[in-house]
Amino acid sequence: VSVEQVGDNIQLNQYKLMHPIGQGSYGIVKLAYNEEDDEYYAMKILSKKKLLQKAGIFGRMAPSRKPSGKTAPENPLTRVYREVAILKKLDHPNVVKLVEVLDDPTEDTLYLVFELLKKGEVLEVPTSTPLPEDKAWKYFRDVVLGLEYLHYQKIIHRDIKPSNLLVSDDDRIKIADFGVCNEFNREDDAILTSTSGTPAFVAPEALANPKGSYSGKMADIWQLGVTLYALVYGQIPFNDGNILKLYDKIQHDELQFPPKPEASPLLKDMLSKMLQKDPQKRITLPEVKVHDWVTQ
Ligand SMILES: COc1ccc(C(=O)/C=C\Nc2cc(OC)c(C(=O)O)cc2Cl)cc1
Repeated sequence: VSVEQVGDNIQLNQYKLMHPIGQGSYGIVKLAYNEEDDEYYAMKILSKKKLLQKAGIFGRMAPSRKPSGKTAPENPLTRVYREVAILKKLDHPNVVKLVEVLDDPTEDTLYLVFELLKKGEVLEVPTSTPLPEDKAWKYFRDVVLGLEYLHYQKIIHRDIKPSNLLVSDDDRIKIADFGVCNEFNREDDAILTSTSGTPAFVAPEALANPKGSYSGKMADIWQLGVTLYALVYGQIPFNDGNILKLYDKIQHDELQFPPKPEASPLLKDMLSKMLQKDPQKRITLPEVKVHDWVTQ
């Protein structure tokens, strides 16, 4: 990877890095112009050092079992490289496409080149101007198809939220940021034990008994419910500045619908079934696909 300063822009191989377009706990995403194909891309910039530090705190790895029964935590970078390899294989209209990885083993920075979704995040939350129901319906159907594909590929997203839903210029939604916080497994579902992702979106079962384990797929459905609620009401269903009160509300507060904007009875039914606190009673993705609000 050749890195050079050209004027006030960094040039990475054929990419000219422009202004930042996304920021998060993961790092930063910059607009990148590709001189070879005269196209723009979204360049996600990751620091390997930061990934290593982060893994130390809460990125619990699936421990690689040793014959001695001792579990050695996997090197977080191996995990990132494995996931990048899998992300390169993913190909679905509702999942953001990883185009290229620029990685200089001697450098601390890892560059992930993604297709650019020109309209960016679907909605900034909180907002006083949420999506009209028909718009939320159109986008929700895209997210359901994208998530169905990820689950089929044995990927649990674990961080579904409006800021990870990007809108293309032909007004389709693509799911992003499944690259560094999900679990792979060989069974039919991921049995998770740690929480990761965004606190206000974490499923109640992930908070109940930290030592317990829970279904990754059903936790994704919960987050899908919080996300759809946020798209139509402009706010999340459970919120508190204090993280412990937030977790208590997620686990124990009854779901409430604001009087305004008025949501249809079918939509409220859809939301109630996804935001069912007991994962055993929660609606599954195949059932969401045939729910009357989705199919109307
Ligand atoms: C207003 O115009 C805008 C156009 C595009 C953007 C944008 O793309 C933002 C984030 N992008 C991404 C983030 C990711 O993770 C956090 C991943 C991933 O790791 O999967 C991939 C992408 Cl692309 C923002 C504003």
